Amino acid sequence: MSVPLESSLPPAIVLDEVTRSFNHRTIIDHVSLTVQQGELFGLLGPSGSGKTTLIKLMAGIDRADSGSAHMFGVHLPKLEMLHRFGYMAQSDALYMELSGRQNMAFFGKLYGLKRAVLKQRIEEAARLVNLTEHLNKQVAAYSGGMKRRLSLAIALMHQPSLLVLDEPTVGIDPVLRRSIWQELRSLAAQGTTIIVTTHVMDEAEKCDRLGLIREGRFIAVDTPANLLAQTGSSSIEEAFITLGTRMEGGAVR
Ligand SMILES: Nc1ncnc2c1ncn2[C@@H]1O[C@H](COP(=O)(O)OP(=O)(O)OP(=O)(O)O)[C@@H](O)[C@H]1O
Repeated sequence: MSVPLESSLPPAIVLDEVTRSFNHRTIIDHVSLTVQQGELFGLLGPSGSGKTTLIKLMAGIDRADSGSAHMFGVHLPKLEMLHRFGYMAQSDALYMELSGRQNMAFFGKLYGLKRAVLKQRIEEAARLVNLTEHLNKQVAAYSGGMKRRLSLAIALMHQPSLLVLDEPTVGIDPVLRRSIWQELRSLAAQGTTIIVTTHVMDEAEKCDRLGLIREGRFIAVDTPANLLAQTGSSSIEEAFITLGTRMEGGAVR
């Protein structure tokens, strides 16, 4: 995607030939990608293909072995950028002995939210994920889906410019899932950049662009509509399989 000429905004994320290995195994293999501000970008790929590893590199939570990563024009990793994004990990990082509200207050203070704003943001974010009536319960008593919703509320509450969400809707029922996606779309419309990993095909179709990842490389990066058109597919799942088969000769960089 090219930057519009009139835009002076740096892209939210630029990865340039990023590579990451663990135990001599290449997990992310020379990946380049630009995500513009306000984009809702989805990462789709089989289990173990490198989605989590890649979004950690985008957020600067992990460091590439080679290549470079920039967030809003700043070379990563950089501690100051922690305030610019909200990260929701695949496993919930919550304090079980505290209530939902206390967890939110803890992380809100960490993000530097002042008391009056903090209270308001806790209410707003809790409402968004439908947790208002459970906020005073201890998190240990939450279901898996409630913990996911609390993690999402925490990632959202400081209204970051960039949201990085690793499978945010796992364990969340379809009705709430739909309303969370409506909210993500509306945040993107207001300028928030959102990067999300998913296994759910109807969620993938709601993204502005999708990166289809296999074995640490993109096999395609395009809008859902273009991916369908390019492959003559009726679903993203089918497009993924077709592109995967075509890829055998070489990956898209
Ligand atoms: N810190 C680490 N040390 C060693 N291996 C790792 C580490 N992090 C990831 N890996 C390996 O990298 C590969 C990709 O993992 P990653 O979590 O990025 O995949 P994923 O696409 O997010 O999978 P899933 O959809 O199952 O969450 C896996 O084989 C995993 O075991």
